[in-house]
Amino acid sequence: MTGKERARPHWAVRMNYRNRSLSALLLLATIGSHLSDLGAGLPAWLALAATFLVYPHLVYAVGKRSARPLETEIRFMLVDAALYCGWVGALGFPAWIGFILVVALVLNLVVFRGMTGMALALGAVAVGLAAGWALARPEIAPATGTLTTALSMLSLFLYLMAFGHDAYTRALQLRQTRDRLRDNEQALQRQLGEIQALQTQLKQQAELDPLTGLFNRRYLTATMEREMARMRREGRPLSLMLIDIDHFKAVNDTLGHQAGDECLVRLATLLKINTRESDVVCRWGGDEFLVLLPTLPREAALERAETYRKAFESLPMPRGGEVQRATLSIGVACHPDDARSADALIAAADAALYRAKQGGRNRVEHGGAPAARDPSAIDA
Ligand SMILES: Nc1nc2c(ncn2[C@@H]2O[C@H](COP(=O)(O)OP(=O)(O)OP(=O)(O)O)[C@@H](O)[C@H]2O)c(=O)[nH]1
Repeated sequence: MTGKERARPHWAVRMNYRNRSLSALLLLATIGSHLSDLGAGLPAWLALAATFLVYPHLVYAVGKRSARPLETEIRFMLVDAALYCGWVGALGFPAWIGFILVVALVLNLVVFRGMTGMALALGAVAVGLAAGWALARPEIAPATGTLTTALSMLSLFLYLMAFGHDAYTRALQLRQTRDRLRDNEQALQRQLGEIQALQTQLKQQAELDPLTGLFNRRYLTATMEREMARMRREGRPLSLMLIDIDHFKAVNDTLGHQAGDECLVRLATLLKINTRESDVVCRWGGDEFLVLLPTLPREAALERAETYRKAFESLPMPRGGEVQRATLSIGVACHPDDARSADALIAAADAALYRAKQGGRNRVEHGGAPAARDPSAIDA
Protein backbone atom coordinates (compact mmCIF):
# COMPACT_ATOMS: atom_id res chain seq x y z
CA MET A 1 0.00 0.00 0.00
CA THR A 2 1.42 3.42 -0.95
CA GLY A 3 1.35 6.47 1.31
CA LYS A 4 -1.09 8.10 -1.09
CA GLU A 5 -3.52 5.19 -0.82
CA ARG A 6 -3.21 5.16 2.97
CA ALA A 7 -4.09 8.89 3.15
CA ARG A 8 -7.24 8.39 1.07
CA PRO A 9 -10.35 8.73 3.30
CA HIS A 10 -12.81 5.85 3.75
CA TRP A 11 -15.18 5.40 0.77
CA ALA A 12 -18.24 6.28 2.93
CA VAL A 13 -16.60 9.55 4.00
CA ARG A 14 -15.77 10.43 0.37
CA MET A 15 -19.18 9.44 -0.94
CA ASN A 16 -21.07 11.32 1.79
CA TYR A 17 -18.86 14.39 1.40
CA ARG A 18 -19.73 14.60 -2.27
CA ASN A 19 -23.44 13.98 -1.67
CA ARG A 20 -23.58 16.28 1.37
CA SER A 21 -21.84 19.14 -0.50
CA LEU A 22 -24.06 18.72 -3.55
CA SER A 23 -27.26 18.62 -1.52
CA ALA A 24 -26.04 21.53 0.65
CA LEU A 25 -25.63 23.72 -2.45
CA LEU A 26 -29.04 22.71 -3.75
CA LEU A 27 -30.65 23.35 -0.35
CA LEU A 28 -28.81 26.64 -0.03
CA ALA A 29 -30.49 27.74 -3.25
CA THR A 30 -33.85 26.22 -2.32
CA ILE A 31 -34.07 27.58 1.25
CA GLY A 32 -32.40 30.82 0.14
CA SER A 33 -35.15 31.28 -2.43
CA HIS A 34 -37.77 30.68 0.29
CA LEU A 35 -36.03 33.06 2.75
CA SER A 36 -35.99 35.67 0.04
CA ASP A 37 -39.76 35.15 -0.47
CA LEU A 38 -40.18 35.64 3.29
CA GLY A 39 -37.88 38.70 3.40
CA ALA A 40 -35.77 37.08 6.16
CA GLY A 41 -33.24 39.04 8.21
CA LEU A 42 -29.41 38.71 8.49
CA PRO A 43 -29.40 36.07 11.31
CA ALA A 44 -31.40 33.69 9.11
CA TRP A 45 -28.99 34.21 6.18
CA LEU A 46 -25.95 33.67 8.45
CA ALA A 47 -27.47 30.49 9.86
CA LEU A 48 -28.14 29.33 6.28
CA ALA A 49 -24.51 29.92 5.26
CA ALA A 50 -23.20 28.15 8.38
CA THR A 51 -25.43 25.13 7.81
CA PHE A 52 -24.91 24.64 4.10
CA LEU A 53 -21.52 26.22 3.33
CA VAL A 54 -19.46 25.46 6.45
CA TYR A 55 -20.98 22.41 8.14
CA PRO A 56 -20.42 19.84 5.26
CA HIS A 57 -16.67 20.65 5.17
CA LEU A 58 -16.34 20.42 8.96
CA VAL A 59 -17.94 16.97 8.82
CA TYR A 60 -15.51 15.87 6.12
CA ALA A 61 -12.49 17.16 8.09
CA VAL A 62 -13.59 15.17 11.16
CA GLY A 63 -14.60 12.07 9.15
CA LYS A 64 -11.32 11.69 7.31
CA ARG A 65 -9.34 11.82 10.57
CA SER A 66 -11.60 9.39 12.39
CA ALA A 67 -10.23 5.99 13.42
CA ARG A 68 -13.70 4.49 12.81
CA PRO A 69 -14.88 6.50 9.78
CA LEU A 70 -18.03 4.51 9.05
CA GLU A 71 -19.41 4.91 12.58
CA THR A 72 -18.48 8.62 12.58
CA GLU A 73 -20.27 9.09 9.26
CA ILE A 74 -23.42 7.41 10.52
CA ARG A 75 -23.46 9.67 13.59
CA PHE A 76 -23.07 12.71 11.32
CA MET A 77 -25.97 11.51 9.18
CA LEU A 78 -28.15 11.67 12.29
CA VAL A 79 -26.80 15.19 12.97
CA ASP A 80 -27.67 16.07 9.32
CA ALA A 81 -31.21 14.84 9.89
CA ALA A 82 -31.70 16.87 13.06
CA LEU A 83 -29.95 19.99 11.75
CA TYR A 84 -31.60 20.16 8.33
CA CYS A 85 -35.02 19.38 9.77
CA GLY A 86 -34.38 22.17 12.29
CA TRP A 87 -34.63 24.45 9.24
CA VAL A 88 -37.92 22.87 8.22
CA GLY A 89 -39.34 23.40 11.70
CA ALA A 90 -38.01 26.97 11.87
CA LEU A 91 -39.49 27.82 8.45
CA GLY A 92 -42.93 26.49 9.36
CA PHE A 93 -42.81 23.23 7.39
CA PRO A 94 -42.85 24.49 3.79
CA ALA A 95 -44.01 21.31 1.99
CA TRP A 96 -41.41 20.90 -0.70
CA ILE A 97 -38.40 21.75 1.43
CA GLY A 98 -39.57 19.46 4.20
CA PHE A 99 -40.30 16.64 1.73
CA ILE A 100 -36.86 16.74 0.08
CA LEU A 101 -35.04 16.84 3.37
CA VAL A 102 -36.95 14.02 5.01
CA VAL A 103 -36.62 11.74 1.93
CA ALA A 104 -32.91 12.48 1.49
CA LEU A 105 -31.99 12.15 5.16
CA VAL A 106 -33.95 8.98 5.83
CA LEU A 107 -32.67 7.38 2.60
CA ASN A 108 -29.10 8.08 3.65
CA LEU A 109 -29.47 6.10 6.86
CA VAL A 110 -31.51 3.29 5.25
CA VAL A 111 -28.60 2.69 2.86
CA PHE A 112 -26.14 2.32 5.72
CA ARG A 113 -28.30 0.75 8.47
CA GLY A 114 -31.51 -0.63 6.86
CA MET A 115 -34.77 -0.37 8.82
CA THR A 116 -32.93 0.49 12.06
CA GLY A 117 -31.42 3.43 10.15
CA MET A 118 -34.90 4.51 9.08
CA ALA A 119 -36.16 4.48 12.67
CA LEU A 120 -33.10 6.42 13.91
CA ALA A 121 -33.42 8.96 11.07
CA LEU A 122 -37.12 9.54 11.74
CA GLY A 123 -36.28 10.12 15.41
CA ALA A 124 -33.63 12.71 14.46
CA VAL A 125 -36.06 14.30 11.99
CA ALA A 126 -38.66 14.66 14.77
CA VAL A 127 -36.11 16.16 17.16
CA GLY A 128 -34.95 18.65 14.47
CA LEU A 129 -38.47 19.70 13.53
CA ALA A 130 -39.47 20.24 17.17
CA ALA A 131 -36.29 22.14 18.01
CA GLY A 132 -36.50 24.36 14.91
CA TRP A 133 -40.14 25.13 15.49
CA ALA A 134 -39.55 25.84 19.23
CA LEU A 135 -36.69 28.20 18.30
CA ALA A 136 -38.46 30.31 15.67
CA ARG A 137 -42.16 29.66 16.48
CA PRO A 138 -43.14 30.31 12.82
CA GLU A 139 -46.56 30.29 11.25
CA ILE A 140 -47.24 26.91 9.65
CA ALA A 141 -46.65 27.66 5.95
CA PRO A 142 -46.85 24.52 3.75
CA ALA A 143 -46.78 26.36 0.39
CA THR A 144 -43.59 27.55 -1.36
CA GLY A 145 -43.16 30.00 -4.22
CA THR A 146 -42.73 28.88 -7.86
CA LEU A 147 -38.92 29.20 -7.92
CA THR A 148 -38.60 27.46 -4.53
CA THR A 149 -40.84 24.64 -5.75
CA ALA A 150 -38.81 24.24 -8.97
CA LEU A 151 -35.54 24.24 -7.00
CA SER A 152 -37.01 21.68 -4.60
CA MET A 153 -37.91 19.36 -7.47
CA LEU A 154 -34.45 19.78 -8.99
CA SER A 155 -32.80 19.16 -5.62
CA LEU A 156 -34.74 15.96 -5.04
CA PHE A 157 -34.12 14.73 -8.57
CA LEU A 158 -30.36 15.36 -8.49
CA TYR A 159 -29.96 13.96 -4.98
CA LEU A 160 -31.75 10.72 -5.83
CA MET A 161 -29.79 10.37 -9.10
CA ALA A 162 -26.50 10.85 -7.25
CA PHE A 163 -27.61 8.19 -4.80
CA GLY A 164 -28.59 5.77 -7.57
CA HIS A 165 -25.27 6.33 -9.31
CA ASP A 166 -23.37 5.57 -6.11
CA ALA A 167 -25.33 2.36 -5.63
CA TYR A 168 -24.53 1.37 -9.24
CA THR A 169 -20.80 2.12 -8.82
CA ARG A 170 -20.57 0.14 -5.59
CA ALA A 171 -22.42 -2.83 -7.12
CA LEU A 172 -20.04 -2.74 -10.10
CA GLN A 173 -16.99 -2.68 -7.84
CA LEU A 174 -18.35 -5.56 -5.79
CA ARG A 175 -18.98 -7.62 -8.94
CA GLN A 176 -15.48 -6.92 -10.23
CA THR A 177 -13.97 -7.87 -6.86
CA ARG A 178 -16.05 -11.08 -6.79
CA ASP A 179 -14.95 -11.96 -10.36
CA ARG A 180 -11.33 -11.32 -9.47
CA LEU A 181 -11.62 -13.50 -6.36
CA ARG A 182 -13.25 -16.27 -8.41
CA ASP A 183 -10.47 -16.09 -11.03
CA ASN A 184 -7.84 -16.23 -8.28
CA GLU A 185 -9.57 -19.18 -6.67
CA GLN A 186 -9.72 -21.04 -9.99
CA ALA A 187 -6.02 -20.35 -10.60
CA LEU A 188 -5.24 -21.62 -7.09
CA GLN A 189 -7.32 -24.76 -7.67
CA ARG A 190 -5.46 -25.38 -10.93
CA GLN A 191 -2.10 -24.95 -9.21
CA LEU A 192 -3.20 -27.25 -6.40
CA GLY A 193 -4.20 -29.90 -8.95
CA GLU A 194 -0.82 -29.60 -10.66
CA ILE A 195 1.02 -29.89 -7.33
CA GLN A 196 -1.03 -32.95 -6.36
CA ALA A 197 -0.36 -34.59 -9.75
CA LEU A 198 3.33 -33.81 -9.35
CA GLN A 199 3.36 -35.26 -5.84
CA THR A 200 1.70 -38.47 -7.10
CA GLN A 201 4.19 -38.64 -9.95
CA LEU A 202 7.14 -38.12 -7.59
CA LYS A 203 5.82 -40.78 -5.20
CA GLN A 204 5.45 -43.23 -8.08
CA GLN A 205 8.90 -42.39 -9.40
CA ALA A 206 10.36 -43.02 -5.95
CA GLU A 207 8.84 -46.50 -5.97
CA LEU A 208 9.39 -47.51 -9.59
CA ASP A 209 12.38 -48.75 -11.54
CA PRO A 210 12.76 -46.37 -14.50
CA LEU A 211 13.94 -49.00 -17.01
CA THR A 212 11.34 -51.72 -16.49
CA GLY A 213 8.51 -49.82 -14.78
CA LEU A 214 8.47 -52.50 -12.06
CA PHE A 215 8.47 -51.64 -8.36
CA ASN A 216 11.92 -51.07 -6.94
CA ARG A 217 13.66 -52.51 -3.89
CA ARG A 218 12.49 -49.65 -1.62
CA TYR A 219 8.83 -50.41 -2.39
CA LEU A 220 9.27 -54.14 -1.89
CA THR A 221 10.96 -53.73 1.49
CA ALA A 222 8.03 -51.66 2.77
CA THR A 223 5.40 -53.95 1.26
CA MET A 224 6.92 -57.26 2.25
CA GLU A 225 6.70 -56.68 6.02
CA ARG A 226 3.03 -55.78 5.63
CA GLU A 227 2.24 -58.79 3.45
CA MET A 228 4.05 -61.19 5.79
CA ALA A 229 2.15 -59.83 8.79
CA ARG A 230 -1.11 -60.28 6.90
CA MET A 231 -0.34 -63.85 5.91
CA ARG A 232 0.73 -64.63 9.47
CA ARG A 233 -2.57 -63.25 10.79
CA GLU A 234 -4.57 -65.22 8.25
CA GLY A 235 -2.47 -68.36 8.75
CA ARG A 236 -1.68 -68.61 5.02
CA PRO A 237 1.60 -69.24 3.19
CA LEU A 238 3.66 -66.68 1.29
CA SER A 239 6.22 -67.60 -1.36
CA LEU A 240 9.04 -65.54 -2.71
CA MET A 241 11.30 -66.05 -5.70
CA LEU A 242 14.58 -64.47 -6.71
CA ILE A 243 15.21 -64.61 -10.45
CA ASP A 244 18.57 -63.95 -12.10
CA ILE A 245 19.45 -63.95 -15.79
CA ASP A 246 22.27 -66.43 -16.50
CA HIS A 247 25.49 -64.97 -17.84
CA PHE A 248 23.87 -61.62 -18.37
CA LYS A 249 27.26 -60.01 -18.59
CA ALA A 250 27.80 -62.02 -21.77
CA VAL A 251 24.50 -60.70 -23.20
CA ASN A 252 25.74 -57.18 -22.62
CA ASP A 253 29.20 -57.92 -23.94
CA THR A 254 27.98 -59.71 -27.08
CA LEU A 255 24.86 -57.82 -28.04
CA GLY A 256 25.56 -54.47 -26.45
CA HIS A 257 24.25 -52.68 -23.39
CA GLN A 258 21.09 -51.51 -25.17
CA ALA A 259 20.18 -55.08 -26.11
CA GLY A 260 20.91 -56.00 -22.47
CA ASP A 261 18.38 -53.36 -21.40
CA GLU A 262 15.86 -54.75 -23.87
CA CYS A 263 16.42 -58.22 -22.41
CA LEU A 264 15.67 -56.87 -18.90
CA VAL A 265 12.50 -55.17 -20.14
CA ARG A 266 11.34 -58.40 -21.80
CA LEU A 267 11.81 -60.37 -18.62
CA ALA A 268 9.95 -57.65 -16.69
CA THR A 269 7.04 -57.85 -19.16
CA LEU A 270 6.96 -61.62 -18.94
CA LEU A 271 6.80 -61.47 -15.15
CA LYS A 272 4.14 -58.75 -15.14
CA ILE A 273 1.91 -60.65 -17.57
CA ASN A 274 2.17 -63.90 -15.64
CA THR A 275 1.34 -62.68 -12.14
CA ARG A 276 -1.86 -62.26 -10.18
CA GLU A 277 -3.12 -58.90 -9.03
CA SER A 278 -1.98 -59.67 -5.48
CA ASP A 279 1.59 -60.59 -6.49
CA VAL A 280 4.35 -58.00 -6.28
CA VAL A 281 7.04 -58.02 -8.97
CA CYS A 282 10.10 -55.90 -8.38
CA ARG A 283 13.51 -55.32 -9.89
CA TRP A 284 15.80 -56.27 -7.03
CA GLY A 285 18.90 -54.84 -8.71
CA GLY A 286 20.98 -55.35 -11.88
CA ASP A 287 19.70 -58.49 -13.61
CA GLU A 288 17.99 -59.81 -10.48
CA PHE A 289 14.18 -59.76 -9.97
CA LEU A 290 12.05 -60.62 -6.98
CA VAL A 291 8.46 -61.87 -7.06
CA LEU A 292 6.38 -61.90 -3.88
CA LEU A 293 3.49 -64.36 -3.99
CA PRO A 294 1.08 -63.96 -1.06
CA THR A 295 -1.09 -67.07 -0.29
CA LEU A 296 0.82 -69.21 -2.83
CA PRO A 297 2.12 -72.53 -1.35
CA ARG A 298 5.48 -74.02 -2.31
CA GLU A 299 4.22 -76.37 -5.07
CA ALA A 300 2.32 -73.65 -6.87
CA ALA A 301 5.28 -71.28 -6.52
CA LEU A 302 7.64 -73.87 -8.01
CA GLU A 303 5.23 -74.43 -10.89
CA ARG A 304 5.10 -70.72 -11.49
CA ALA A 305 8.90 -70.49 -11.42
CA GLU A 306 9.11 -73.28 -14.03
CA THR A 307 6.65 -71.36 -16.22
CA TYR A 308 8.86 -68.26 -16.06
CA ARG A 309 12.00 -70.25 -16.76
CA LYS A 310 10.57 -72.02 -19.81
CA ALA A 311 8.88 -68.93 -21.21
CA PHE A 312 12.07 -66.86 -20.92
CA GLU A 313 14.19 -69.59 -22.46
CA SER A 314 12.03 -69.57 -25.57
CA LEU A 315 12.11 -65.77 -25.94
CA PRO A 316 14.20 -64.67 -28.94
CA MET A 317 17.08 -62.34 -28.11
CA PRO A 318 16.69 -58.70 -29.08
CA ARG A 319 19.31 -58.91 -31.83
CA GLY A 320 21.37 -61.61 -33.52
CA GLY A 321 24.89 -62.41 -32.31
CA GLU A 322 26.75 -65.05 -30.49
CA VAL A 323 24.28 -65.42 -27.62
CA GLN A 324 21.15 -66.87 -29.14
CA ARG A 325 19.10 -67.38 -26.00
CA ALA A 326 19.17 -66.41 -22.35
CA THR A 327 18.08 -68.49 -19.42
CA LEU A 328 17.02 -67.91 -15.85
CA SER A 329 18.09 -69.31 -12.53
CA ILE A 330 15.40 -69.10 -9.86
CA GLY A 331 15.49 -69.58 -6.10
CA VAL A 332 12.16 -70.12 -4.30
CA ALA A 333 11.52 -69.88 -0.55
CA CYS A 334 8.26 -70.18 1.40
CA HIS A 335 6.98 -68.69 4.60
CA PRO A 336 6.57 -70.18 7.17
CA ASP A 337 8.39 -73.43 6.19
CA ASP A 338 11.74 -71.94 5.14
CA ALA A 339 11.80 -68.73 7.18
CA ARG A 340 9.62 -66.65 9.47
CA SER A 341 10.97 -63.13 8.89
CA ALA A 342 11.24 -61.07 5.70
CA ASP A 343 15.03 -60.93 5.77
CA ALA A 344 15.35 -64.65 6.46
CA LEU A 345 12.93 -65.47 3.63
CA ILE A 346 14.93 -63.39 1.15
CA ALA A 347 18.14 -65.02 2.40
CA ALA A 348 16.58 -68.49 1.90
CA ALA A 349 15.53 -67.63 -1.67
CA ASP A 350 19.01 -66.22 -2.29
CA ALA A 351 20.56 -69.46 -1.05
CA ALA A 352 18.28 -71.46 -3.36
CA LEU A 353 19.25 -69.21 -6.27
CA TYR A 354 22.91 -69.77 -5.43
CA ARG A 355 22.33 -73.53 -5.58
CA ALA A 356 20.57 -73.14 -8.92
CA LYS A 357 23.63 -71.31 -10.29
CA GLN A 358 25.93 -73.89 -8.77
CA GLY A 359 23.85 -76.69 -10.19
CA GLY A 360 24.48 -75.50 -13.74
CA ARG A 361 21.99 -72.54 -14.11
CA ASN A 362 18.72 -72.56 -16.09
CA ARG A 363 16.97 -74.27 -13.20
CA VAL A 364 14.71 -73.71 -10.20
CA GLU A 365 15.80 -74.53 -6.63
CA HIS A 366 13.92 -74.06 -3.39
CA GLY A 367 14.07 -73.89 0.42
CA GLY A 368 17.08 -74.76 2.49
CA ALA A 369 19.23 -72.83 4.90
CA PRO A 370 20.96 -69.70 3.64
CA ALA A 371 24.49 -70.44 2.41
CA ALA A 372 27.33 -68.05 1.74
CA ARG A 373 27.76 -67.27 -1.90
CA ASP A 374 31.03 -68.14 -3.59
CA PRO A 375 31.08 -66.32 -6.94
CA SER A 376 34.09 -68.24 -8.20
CA ALA A 377 32.26 -71.53 -7.61
CA ILE A 378 29.22 -70.21 -9.52
CA ASP A 379 31.17 -69.06 -12.49
CA ALA A 380 33.39 -72.11 -12.57
N1 LIG B 1 22.23 -53.69 -19.91
C1 LIG B 1 22.22 -53.59 -18.60
N2 LIG B 1 23.10 -54.29 -17.86
C2 LIG B 1 23.07 -54.22 -16.52
C3 LIG B 1 22.15 -53.39 -15.86
N3 LIG B 1 22.35 -53.53 -14.52
C4 LIG B 1 23.35 -54.41 -14.35
N4 LIG B 1 23.79 -54.83 -15.57
C5 LIG B 1 24.82 -55.78 -15.86
O1 LIG B 1 24.38 -57.05 -15.47
C6 LIG B 1 25.51 -57.86 -15.29
C7 LIG B 1 25.27 -58.76 -14.11
O2 LIG B 1 26.22 -59.70 -14.07
P1 LIG B 1 26.33 -60.75 -12.90
O3 LIG B 1 25.00 -60.92 -12.24
O4 LIG B 1 27.46 -60.35 -12.03
O5 LIG B 1 26.75 -62.05 -13.63
P2 LIG B 1 26.09 -62.74 -14.84
O6 LIG B 1 26.88 -62.36 -16.05
O7 LIG B 1 24.64 -62.49 -14.91
O8 LIG B 1 26.35 -64.21 -14.46
P3 LIG B 1 25.54 -65.14 -13.49
O9 LIG B 1 24.61 -64.28 -12.72
O10 LIG B 1 26.57 -65.76 -12.60
O11 LIG B 1 24.87 -66.10 -14.37
C8 LIG B 1 26.70 -56.93 -15.13
O12 LIG B 1 27.54 -57.02 -16.27
C9 LIG B 1 26.06 -55.55 -15.05
O13 LIG B 1 26.88 -54.57 -15.70
C10 LIG B 1 21.24 -52.61 -16.66
O14 LIG B 1 20.41 -51.85 -16.18
N5 LIG B 1 21.33 -52.75 -18.00
